[in-house]
Amino acid sequence: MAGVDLQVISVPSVAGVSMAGVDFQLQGSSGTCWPPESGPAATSRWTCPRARSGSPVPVCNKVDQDNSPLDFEYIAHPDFPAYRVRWPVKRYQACRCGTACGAAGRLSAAACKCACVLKNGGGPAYNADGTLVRGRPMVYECGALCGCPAASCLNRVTQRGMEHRLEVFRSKETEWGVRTLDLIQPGAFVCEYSGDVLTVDDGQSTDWGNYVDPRKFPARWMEWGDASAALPDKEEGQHKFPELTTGPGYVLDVSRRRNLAVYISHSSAPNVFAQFVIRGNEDESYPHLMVFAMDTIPPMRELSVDYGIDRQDYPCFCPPEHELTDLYLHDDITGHPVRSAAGFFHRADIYSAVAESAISPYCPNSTIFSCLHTMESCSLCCL
Ligand SMILES: C[S@@+](CC[C@H](N)C(=O)[O-])C[C@H]1O[C@@H](n2cnc3c(N)ncnc32)[C@H](O)[C@@H]1O
Repeated sequence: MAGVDLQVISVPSVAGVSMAGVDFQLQGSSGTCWPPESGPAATSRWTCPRARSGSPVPVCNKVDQDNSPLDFEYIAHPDFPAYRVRWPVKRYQACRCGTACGAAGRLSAAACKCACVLKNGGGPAYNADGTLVRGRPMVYECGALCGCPAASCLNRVTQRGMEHRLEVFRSKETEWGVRTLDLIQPGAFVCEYSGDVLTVDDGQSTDWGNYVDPRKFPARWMEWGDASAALPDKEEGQHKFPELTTGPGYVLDVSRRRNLAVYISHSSAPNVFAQFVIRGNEDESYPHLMVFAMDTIPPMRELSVDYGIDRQDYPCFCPPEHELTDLYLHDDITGHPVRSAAGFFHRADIYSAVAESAISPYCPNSTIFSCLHTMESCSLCCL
């Protein structure tokens, strides 16, 4: 608990979900925990300080007295071992551009001949706005030893840190979960998994209790940005990514130090996916385990990732097929678009949709969970 600041925050009423009106009413002394108050207008939140400068991550419990996330030291980024920089071979794989490296649709990879961008194969990893163009076995960003200016390099998206405000919240179904307070666009970088790095051998198994094992995440990155089904004759569908020479050789021990990512729930129809990222000359057996959005995620929606587990592993709250159908029928009746046909709701979303039924900050004629359009773009409920 050392170093934890308690902040009692007035939570805006449901209409203020944009969070613009968050008002710090009182800051408690370090190490103190206050029980949550009931009611929508005033709720206690504990804040874990982030290791780097930046906003603290709020921890919100409106359900019970548990405050266990505060028992863990917050570590925003894993410390990979120093020997991950292999001299001299890996060093020459870093980029030697003198200028900003390319992003799709802007300064092309060919124009700057960036070694890191070229390693991605099939074009730059990111658009100029930082969106991941498509999932890959590995995304190669520029890194510390690269010659390009870090401030303007477009190939360092995850190094700029979390852009969206996320909240660890107490869920009635899965104990603790993570939800976003901001709209997250598909392909956006969300957060990094962090904990203490333990080097492991191939085949050494771990469970989810105390370890996050990067090897266990299924390759859901394949689903992101692959237009081959729609464009079977195009280059897109024929693209082959460079083979990885090695898989991840580590797990994250989260028994003592962790960050918010460990609280992301499992779903077989997730809205975020795990993507390995290497920076410059880093050792490929220690890729960063990054989380990107694979869907539009509205404010107050819970994040869910595919753990790569069987449903039998624990009582799972993913919706059975008939609930999926019911939900779509309901939305067909209201006429509001919900999500792409490929996705469906996590059951926890349904509960929080009820609990948090709020007016959408985007489409004022609708609720957050039924329409993501702006008044200008919505052709249904904002007519
Ligand atoms: C990595 S932890 C996630 C954080 C956890 N919810 C907590 O409160 O610490 C994984 C555990 O969360 C719970 N969990 C995650 N997703 C779930 C789901 N869809 N249904 C049921 N339990 C889930 C299970 O207990 C699982 O063992």
